[in-house]
Amino acid sequence: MTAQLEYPGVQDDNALLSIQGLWKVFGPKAQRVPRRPELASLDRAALYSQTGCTAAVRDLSFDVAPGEVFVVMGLSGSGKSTLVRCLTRLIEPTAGSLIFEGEDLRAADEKRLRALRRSKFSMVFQHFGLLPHRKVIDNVSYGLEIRGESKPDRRRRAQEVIDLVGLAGNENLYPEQLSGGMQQRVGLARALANDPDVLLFDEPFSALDPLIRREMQTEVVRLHREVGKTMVFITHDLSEALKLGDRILLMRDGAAVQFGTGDELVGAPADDYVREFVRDVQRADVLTLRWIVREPRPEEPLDGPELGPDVLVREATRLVLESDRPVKVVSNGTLLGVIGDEEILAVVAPPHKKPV
Ligand SMILES: Nc1ncnc2c1ncn2[C@@H]1O[C@H](COP(=O)(O)OP(=O)(O)OP(=O)(O)O)[C@@H](O)[C@H]1O
Repeated sequence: MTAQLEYPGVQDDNALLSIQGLWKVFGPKAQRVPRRPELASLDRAALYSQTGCTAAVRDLSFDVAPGEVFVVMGLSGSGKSTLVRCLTRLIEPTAGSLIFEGEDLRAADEKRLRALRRSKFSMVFQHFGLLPHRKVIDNVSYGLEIRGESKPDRRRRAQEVIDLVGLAGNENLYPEQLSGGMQQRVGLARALANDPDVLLFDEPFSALDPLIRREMQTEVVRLHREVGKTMVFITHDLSEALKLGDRILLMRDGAAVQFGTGDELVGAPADDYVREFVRDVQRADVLTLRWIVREPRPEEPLDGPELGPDVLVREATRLVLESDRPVKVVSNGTLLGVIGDEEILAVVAPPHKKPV
């Protein structure tokens, strides 16, 4: 059995954020590029040489569901930052539609956009963007101050989110007295203080040491579990995308290469580009039994142990290898198939190519 090969970017009517045919083209007479198919279809180099334009975002359509962590991943220059800035019109899209909570964002005037950015969206940046002359608590409550909330309310809310992100005790320090990881916790607390509907992260952990980075990823997973906010998370790091993303959009040269869950990207890469991207992933940590289950052979006993299809291969390895009977994969009482040593070993210990 194979899982769904193509995962549609567009999901359902209950989307929080719905993007259709979004383009951002930089350069002279940018509007003509999405309008004219003979220009829209040119690759990056040809488009630039014929028009002097770069399509940083190319005809993207996808929905973000409420409560989802939607990860946008791609190499440097693939258009991630431009895309996330287009979502709140910090960068003006060249074409396409943006619907947020049923409202047409492209029709919103400046005043409405400012109000939305203040109350509905919060951004967390790579370089923290903290105010150096303000203490932690005042950095965290800054957005609430702009919103005109009273001092006691600001303090209460700021303290709440400071506790939530593990910064208690540091309220009166200045940003320069904190490590990079702690500063980014302040960035997180500031973003959460506003109680936004969507948190937008633009490579927030790229400047951090690997260990601290992993710690912060775990922190985001925990915060998401606790506060359940919708998140759009930009990263160039595949392991970060796999750790955080409910769904992942992989971009290349401004366009979508593949939408999918982590296991779909790893288990059914859409093309050689994606395959190369995911090549070094520990597949057993990402693929579930759903990806390796097979039909039982006629002579095989069907009284082995049972597991569900969403169990990770890594988690099932020991049981399968120790069992003298094939493990049954069962979903809601229905037998989907079986798994034996062969299927497990193909993922856990794939045969290495001989050196030439
Ligand atoms: N203001 C601009 N004018 C012209 N071209 C731009 C502008 N901003 C971005 N670009 C181009 O658009 C493309 C996408 O850039 P973008 O910064 O969105 O990519 P990215 O994936 O976020 O990369 P990085 O991780 O390096 O920031 C790049 O080719 C970039 O050079």
